[in-house]
Amino acid sequence: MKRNELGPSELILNPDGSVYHLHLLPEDIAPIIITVGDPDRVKQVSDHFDSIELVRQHREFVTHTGYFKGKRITVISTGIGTDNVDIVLNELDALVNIDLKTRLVKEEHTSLTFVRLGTSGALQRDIPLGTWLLSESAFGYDDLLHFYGGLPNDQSECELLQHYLEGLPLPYRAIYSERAAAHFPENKYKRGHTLTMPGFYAPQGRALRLSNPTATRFSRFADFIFRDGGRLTNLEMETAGLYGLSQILGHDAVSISALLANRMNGEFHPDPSGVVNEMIEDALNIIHDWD
Ligand SMILES: O=P(O)(O)O[C@H]1O[C@H](CO)[C@@H](O)[C@H]1O
Ligand SMILES: O=c1cc[nH]c(=O)[nH]1
Repeated sequence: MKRNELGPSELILNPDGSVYHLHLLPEDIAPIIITVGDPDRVKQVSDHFDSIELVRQHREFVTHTGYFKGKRITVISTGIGTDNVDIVLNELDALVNIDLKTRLVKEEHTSLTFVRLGTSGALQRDIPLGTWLLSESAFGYDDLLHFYGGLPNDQSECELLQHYLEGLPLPYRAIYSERAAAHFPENKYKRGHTLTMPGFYAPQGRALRLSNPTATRFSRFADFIFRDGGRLTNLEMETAGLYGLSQILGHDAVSISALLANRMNGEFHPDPSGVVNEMIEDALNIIHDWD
């Protein structure tokens, strides 16, 4: 084994040379990649394509690559949670930045652009259901980036949050790509700051049969004001991992969520599929128009 060569338990490849979980080869993906949580949403996106050249599925990772009005785009499902985002981001990065034959990291870095089209719950009473929310930053309560470290942006707001919500772990904060976000107009894509949580129930303040010791403190998230006056706007389960890994791997990422629930008003959108579909169509046209 050559020096710097990634060994077989580090970079795991399938017998056809594809990456371990995604079952993809370098030629299977486009430089612009839409990520969605729900595997069924991949088809909801690619139904808008003129043609599809690749369909692949392994576990919850469904990938379609095709052309939207002549532009080559990949759409992939991550499944739920940042543990899955860890797999998707590392394996997609390996496809472009590691020579899978020599098992060496390439000298020239290739940057991918990720656009997450997800769903989320609003954390402020005045944010209407159906809003398309673009996250400028995300606070990760999921721990993933603590295993990597190296986030270049200021983490001091995280210490304030931990102090403010005693008993909860220290989150990390990851940020969007301004370059990618600039294509999405602010009058349609409301800007906000997202909480990425390691669960849907207690971690998002919900209690069904299990009591949730943090539920009473949960609305304190909504009252938290950043030093620059910003507020936390919404809750979901992937954005901080996507942003954090994109930042440290050198990719551009922007995460957009259709707000289906309002956790403060106790409402849920009557037509979740309709609002997601409108967001998909609009975002595809925006992605098509950028260089
Ligand atoms: O609709 P997706 O993209 O899956 O996103 C949201 O929905 C799931 C929970 O229902 C979580 O994955 C959350 O982040
Ligand atoms: O409340 C919600 C709605 C969608 N996705 C989430 O993670 N939370």
